[in-house]
Amino acid sequence: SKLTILEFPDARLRTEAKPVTNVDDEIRTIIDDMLETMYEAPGIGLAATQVNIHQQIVVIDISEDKNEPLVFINPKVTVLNGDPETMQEGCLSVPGFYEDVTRIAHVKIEAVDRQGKAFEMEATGLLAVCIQHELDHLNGKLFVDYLSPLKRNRIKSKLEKEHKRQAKRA
Ligand SMILES: O=C(O)C[C@@H](Cc1ccccc1)C(=O)SCC(=O)c1ccccc1
Ligand SMILES: [Zn+2]
Repeated sequence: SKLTILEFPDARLRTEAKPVTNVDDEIRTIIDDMLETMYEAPGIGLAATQVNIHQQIVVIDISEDKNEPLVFINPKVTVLNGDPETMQEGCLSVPGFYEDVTRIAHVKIEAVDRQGKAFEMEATGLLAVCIQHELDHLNGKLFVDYLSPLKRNRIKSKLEKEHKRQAKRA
């Protein structure tokens, strides 16, 4: 089922996610719900933190046809090549705002898959950027944290106003 995505500046987005201890059917249901929510948004990634589930689970699909889902449980990233890469990022928890963020260009990710099997992969380009963006979510960090306080506060005020408007109409 479709899950509700928390929006900045909701304090619950700042929660540190805990490792998954047992990859069971409950975790696989969460993964399926996260994928459904991500495709519907639409987005190319989603971290469990964003749907108020504070476990280390990330889903990503950067494919054109939306048919290549990647699942990372208890992910760890290591730097393969420290070259910085700047890319315009968006965030389903900061709807309507797109800003340049600089991240590491080439990373290795070690994780557990939906069957509970450990695996690792290398990533560059959009996948590397998305993985770092999602892992930030698991650590309670948002891409707006990389912006100037002025820009971050402008985004915060605009979203708070929007949330108040929506609360009134509800
Ligand atoms: O908030 C999230 O984690 C999802 C976010 C992932 C992301 C996008 C771009 C750079 C880094 C991380 C999004 O998917 S925002 C929406 C978006 O970028 C997009 C939506 C539809 C098609 C393609 C991109
Ligand atoms: Zn995001």
